[in-house]
Amino acid sequence: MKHGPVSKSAAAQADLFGHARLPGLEAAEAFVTEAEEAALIAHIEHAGLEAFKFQQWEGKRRTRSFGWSYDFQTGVFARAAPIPDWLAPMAARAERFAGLPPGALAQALLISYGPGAGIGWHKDRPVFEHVVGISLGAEATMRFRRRRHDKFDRFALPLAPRSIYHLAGEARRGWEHSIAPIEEARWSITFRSLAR
Ligand SMILES: O=C(O)CCC(=O)C(=O)O
Ligand SMILES: [Fe+2]
Repeated sequence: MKHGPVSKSAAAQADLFGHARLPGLEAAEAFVTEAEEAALIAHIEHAGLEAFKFQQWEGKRRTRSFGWSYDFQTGVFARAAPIPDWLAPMAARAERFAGLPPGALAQALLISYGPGAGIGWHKDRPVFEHVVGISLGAEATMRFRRRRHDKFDRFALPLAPRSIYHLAGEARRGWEHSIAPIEEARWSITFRSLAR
């Protein structure tokens, strides 16, 4: 259901309960149990993550892609090792959450954020379409912004541990997002479908 804008310039809308929301963004808490969270973190830590590199700069986060990978150094988009058995049931569950057909989420990106790590302002690469992310470990905030003349519209989504979000449409194509650095360890699993 659509409601009027919170303010004239803000694209964030209010839902029935007055909570702000962004068109194209859906989120839910308690998507995985605490036991599943612990098992997923253990798998991620044994999945052969490598420090994320971009030009001369090395991020404080470690990553690994399955299904497809996008190399930020070379801009090459290529097939990667298939989504492993421990992760496949989560991909299927994420597809059901996002209302996507089985197999649509062809890419999985694992991220381990060390102390002081975050992720800067970006839009996900255009080769991808739907973005479905699961948060594990410390709570973080996903910030959204969209340039509006000489200022930004802004929106904040709390990423509770074990929660899931789905980014599509306007929230995915029209807005940038980032995660402010946090001191405690956090892990994420981001599934993406391929753009046509
Ligand atoms: O860690 C997350 O939950 C989000 C990561 C992200 O925005 C990305 O990899 O594009
Ligand atoms: Fe992203």
